[in-house]
Amino acid sequence: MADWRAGGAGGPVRGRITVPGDKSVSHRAIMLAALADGVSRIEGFLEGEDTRATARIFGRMGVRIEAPEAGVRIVHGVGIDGLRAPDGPLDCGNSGTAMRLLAGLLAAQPFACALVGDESLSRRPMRRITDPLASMGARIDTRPDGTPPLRISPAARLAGIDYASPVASAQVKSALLLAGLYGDGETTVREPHPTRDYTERMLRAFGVDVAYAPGHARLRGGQRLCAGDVRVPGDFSSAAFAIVAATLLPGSELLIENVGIDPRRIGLLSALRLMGADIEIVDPREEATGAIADLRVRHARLRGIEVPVAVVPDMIDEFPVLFAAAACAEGTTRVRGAAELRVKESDRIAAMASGLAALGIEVRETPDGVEIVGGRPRGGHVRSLGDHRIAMSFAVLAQCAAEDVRIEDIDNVATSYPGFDAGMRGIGLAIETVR
Ligand SMILES: O=C(O)C1=C[C@@H](OP(=O)(O)O)[C@@H](O)[C@H](O)C1
Ligand SMILES: C=C(OP(=O)(O)O)C(=O)O
Repeated sequence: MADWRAGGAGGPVRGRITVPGDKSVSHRAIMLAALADGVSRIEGFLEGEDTRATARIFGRMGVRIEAPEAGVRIVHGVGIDGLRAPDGPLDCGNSGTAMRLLAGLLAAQPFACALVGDESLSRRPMRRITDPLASMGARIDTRPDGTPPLRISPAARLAGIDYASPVASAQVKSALLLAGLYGDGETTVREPHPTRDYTERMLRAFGVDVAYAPGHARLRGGQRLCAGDVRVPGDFSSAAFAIVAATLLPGSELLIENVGIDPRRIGLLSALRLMGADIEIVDPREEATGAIADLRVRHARLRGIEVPVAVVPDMIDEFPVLFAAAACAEGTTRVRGAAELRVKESDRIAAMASGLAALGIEVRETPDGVEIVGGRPRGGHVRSLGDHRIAMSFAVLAQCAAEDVRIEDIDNVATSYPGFDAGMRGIGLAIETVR
């Protein structure tokens, strides 16, 4: 298990950087290409542990996937009914997206299988998908408290569903739409707040007729997918760390190239701008998976804000790094309506609050959020709890600390951002691996 020693007094951040491919799009690209008729080429694929786990799982179900070079996958689709029974449990590693989307897809197959995950994933709630899937006719067992492993038995036939989800979750919506592809009649998902619509958009790109509008998606079962090529944009959630680093460190000016700027992903930009950040969207352009752009970020002094509750789902993975920004802002930042953070790879409210407190930042946890009084972090020792986004957020915050910060257990950074430390060193941050 490796740690990082990071900061203090890193930066300024200067130059240009590209970030790895989008994790959400990479998972979906493998899944849809595997089910399609024909051969698909994926470019910009995220070479992270999470998305490689998804590719491995389809390999075990008879899908041939070639990797001619890093970031490229050639997927030989087997057609909607072409998956074969795997010879043992399918390991989703650390990935909630893999497990939840696959549960929908595999509930409709004529074979039994099991989905397992690592310690963190084995604590995450699955009833949000198993309950609605059960009302479509799926047969999925969890542990008594609704956590993995998921044991899936073949169902006679799935029925379409009209489901109003109580949680704003793209994973729930996507699991139901993938099951709905195999269902009788129509499947409709309604959300309390619109979430990322990559599944809808990519299904359409693979030839499926899907009707969708923010907060609402509908498709008819029995459609086939036809192969297509996917260009995966840079992951905004990975760009978020460089955005906050360049904002916090005096003298910084950074260009982050080819980042996906889907409106349902970039809530962090609105929050940081309210705090006084200087972030420019340069040369926005349309791709099949959505808009991409370059982002120019210059140093700015931040002030604390009340994060608007409406923006919470649009920045759900960016709260750890927003908390890092808030810790260096002038005044108090308040977050509420973000209880979902407690059921991610770690309890991200508790993980950040305890690390911030260890660095001398005044912080108060609430059930669904946090209050952070900005200041100057001191050096010290923090725990990532094996959560990639917690580790990377403290690596950024450490650059502003008076002395070094040791960040424990950084191995899981490779799930979403392989090469993070080298990339960040390249633009001026001080991070080294220690064992
Ligand atoms: O659909 C997706 O690709 C994701 C949806 C979000 O999860 P929820 O659907 O649980 O909000 C997000 O946190 C996760 O990193 C990726
Ligand atoms: C929550 C995350 O991913 P997942 O749900 O796929 O584990 C994340 O990457 O921050």
